[in-house]
Amino acid sequence: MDYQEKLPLHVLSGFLGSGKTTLLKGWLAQQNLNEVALLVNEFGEVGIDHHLLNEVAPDTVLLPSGCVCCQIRGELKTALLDLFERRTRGLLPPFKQVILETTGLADPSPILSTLLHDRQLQHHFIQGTLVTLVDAEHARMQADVQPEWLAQVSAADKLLISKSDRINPSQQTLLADWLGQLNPLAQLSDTRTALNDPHSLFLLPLRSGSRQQRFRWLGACANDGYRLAPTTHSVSHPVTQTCVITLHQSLNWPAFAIWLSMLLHCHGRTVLRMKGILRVSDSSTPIVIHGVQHTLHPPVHLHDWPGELESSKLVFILRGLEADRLQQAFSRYLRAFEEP
Ligand SMILES: Nc1nc2c(ncn2[C@@H]2O[C@H](COP(=O)(O)OP(=O)(O)OP(=O)(O)O)[C@@H](O)[C@H]2O)c(=O)[nH]1
Repeated sequence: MDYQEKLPLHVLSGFLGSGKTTLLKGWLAQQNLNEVALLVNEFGEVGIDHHLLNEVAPDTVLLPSGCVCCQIRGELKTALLDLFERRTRGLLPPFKQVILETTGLADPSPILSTLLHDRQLQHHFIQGTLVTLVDAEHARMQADVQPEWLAQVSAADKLLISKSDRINPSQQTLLADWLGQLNPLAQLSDTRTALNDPHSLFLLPLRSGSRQQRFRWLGACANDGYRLAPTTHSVSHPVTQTCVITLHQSLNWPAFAIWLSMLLHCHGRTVLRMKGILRVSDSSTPIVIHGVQHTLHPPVHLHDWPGELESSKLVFILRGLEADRLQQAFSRYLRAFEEP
């Protein structure tokens, strides 16, 4: 196959809750993600992002549960080859690029390593651009305590600041300066700008980026004459637990929202991320909720949801808080505030 025909595989990275799905959904809704195939990788057993993206793009491929940078790299290869084959057989439109949304805990370097060391994949795909989203509100705290955050930021070809509406202009300037020091090679922009033009964001660094930049992506040492070395996995999500709660009865939304706000208020440092799709008593369609550390984002009503949601599902990604303790706290809440 001619080099030009190989498909660029781009990676959209960013810590938990930084806004990756929101950005993808924005692009899909504006229909400006033409000729792009999308792979979504979520951490935790319940694919909530998938529901959100499916609203605007029913063909989105959800990778199996688990993080693409560690346990499911085999599935990434299978999914990529499957995409390519379906494209060749005319079962999918002839997309020209692939964007992989990684989990918020993924270290992106091993993903590229998988790609570049696999003969079958090499035949069809080339390395694209690594874009990392940075949550303006939580960046400082995440940098201090989450090792994956730094891995994602320092590996990026492009850094996109999200949620800049949640900090003031002088904080925005300080954040941009600081990110420039952390990764001087990355181009810096923000999600508001990127929303209107995804294609220029993913322009190929193979042609425009420096050699040094590309090899940094791999985690390879810039001083060893650019010799390719397989990367070791630098981050393995230490002591992270996922807690999934499934509930068949409808929830009393106002009471549950207060309980959840209090939980995040008290345990925001240990609840890295919370997502939920809820069946609530006073609405016929489900509500999607998002929490990122101490912040509970405004709920979203899925107005186009077909039929009734069978059960509510809540996914918590915890670091430093036992899943059992959270389950117990939720059971106490149910006993106190919900009808049996
Ligand atoms: N205020 C504000 N909220 C945002 C922005 N971008 C995303 N959010 C909110 O942040 C929450 C998390 O966004 P997601 O898009 O789900 O984040 P994600 O990176 O896909 O999360 P993970 O899949 O868990 O890693 C949602 O409630 C979004 O509505 C932004 O620019 N401003």
